[in-house]
Amino acid sequence: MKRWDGQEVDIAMPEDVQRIIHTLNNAGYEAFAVGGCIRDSLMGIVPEDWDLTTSAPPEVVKGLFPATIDTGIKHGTVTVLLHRQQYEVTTYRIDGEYEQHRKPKNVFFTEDLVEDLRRRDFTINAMAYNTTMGLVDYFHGREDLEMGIIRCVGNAADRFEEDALRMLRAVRFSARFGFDIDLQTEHAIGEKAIRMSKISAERIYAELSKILTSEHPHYMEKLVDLGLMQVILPEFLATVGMEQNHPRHVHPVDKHIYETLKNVKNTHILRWTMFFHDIGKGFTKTVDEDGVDHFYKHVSKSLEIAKKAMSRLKFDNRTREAVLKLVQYHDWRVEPVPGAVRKAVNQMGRELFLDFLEVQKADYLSQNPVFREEEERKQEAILGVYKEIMHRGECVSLKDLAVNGKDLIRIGISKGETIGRVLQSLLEAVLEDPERNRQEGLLEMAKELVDQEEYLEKAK
Ligand SMILES: Nc1ccn([C@@H]2O[C@H](COP(=O)(O)OP(=O)(O)OP(=O)(O)O)[C@@H](O)[C@H]2O)c(=O)n1
Repeated sequence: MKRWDGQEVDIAMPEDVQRIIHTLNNAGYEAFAVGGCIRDSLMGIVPEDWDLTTSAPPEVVKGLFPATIDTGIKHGTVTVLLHRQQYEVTTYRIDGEYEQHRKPKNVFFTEDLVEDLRRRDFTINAMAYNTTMGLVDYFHGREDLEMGIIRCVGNAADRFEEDALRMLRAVRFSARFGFDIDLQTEHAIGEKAIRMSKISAERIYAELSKILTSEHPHYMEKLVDLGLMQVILPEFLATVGMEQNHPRHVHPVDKHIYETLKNVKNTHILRWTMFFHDIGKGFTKTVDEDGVDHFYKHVSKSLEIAKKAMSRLKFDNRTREAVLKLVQYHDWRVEPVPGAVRKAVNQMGRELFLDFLEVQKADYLSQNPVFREEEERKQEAILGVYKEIMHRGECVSLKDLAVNGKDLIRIGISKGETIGRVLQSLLEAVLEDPERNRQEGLLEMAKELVDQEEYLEKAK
């Protein structure tokens, strides 16, 4: 007996989705909401989008709705537009042979819903629902949802052979919901991990970002355990088990990174920063004549390694620039005094300063968990100072300085390079003492600086 007879569930389908299903039913075809929207609904999460699956061929779908887009006609997908929303309607299909472990070369349409569900990646993603038939759960997805298990539909190795990205998707869903991965599925990942090398950088970056910004970002560890990290980000392996040998550092580097991921707020930039911040931390060990170990810290190569990894994974520029800056300055401890805070805001830029504080806190707390209250008080104090600086509109960048390049040219400083240097010195003086941010005084100071430079130049 098919499991889908009469499984009653409480799924709140939007009216437009019901309307699409009714329209297809009235034309004599089956139609269901399917995949992620059903999984999310059963977990009590409001789905971001609703996908539909139908026995109607794509041309019929196009003929039944006034506004459609040919999203992937070859694969049977038509997007239906209703009330400014888009709904992907895909004809029941069986996937043909796969190309490069990611896309079926061709697909065959079928009239059997179960065949369509069979081609999907995980049991929790292979459920369909409509109000007349109830839940169609041929592969026991609901049980797996209840038990918290990511399990492939059918033979896991075949599913990963079809689309290798599914191995990262397994970790992504596990990180999103805090689920375990079924043993056979894990085993198949171990076997097929090398296939990830065929997957495009963009797809890998998107999945990794989803893992990092999930509820369980430290599940990145599973990528190491399953042999996926070795293929997609081998640089990270150097951190695994790397002892920090300092009383303040309570974890090896990889564990420290996972801790900081848990400690930091959930944004794309912050999570990537923590992932990279110590990726190049290394230590050399020497043993003295008494047999005592000594550890010397290397100059950290995190920045260099992060740069390379990001260009390989094709990070967008905005994320790349922000993350690199935060990685570069993550060890800089700022004191809650105005001069220090103004300097830090200047260095990080207004847009990154709050992120910079978050990074500092997460990093420090992972190394010194017992000082939580003290650190939180310190961060509060820095934030207080920062707010006052902003409230008073004090100068924190060249843009806010009471003089600019043109003013310096007017008083006879003409060399571009000198102008840049003088402006920077004036800014440093103003960051120390905002009272000095007045045009007259700064121009005086500029003249003095140039005179001094010329004097030193002559004396050479
Ligand atoms: N490599 C993939 C990608 C998708 N699917 C199937 O297509 C559905 C829709 O895929 P997608 O929109 O990528 O994911 P969702 O499951 O909807 O999850 P989310 O939108 O949260 O990423 C999935 O549920 C799954 O049934 C699959 O079998 N194999």
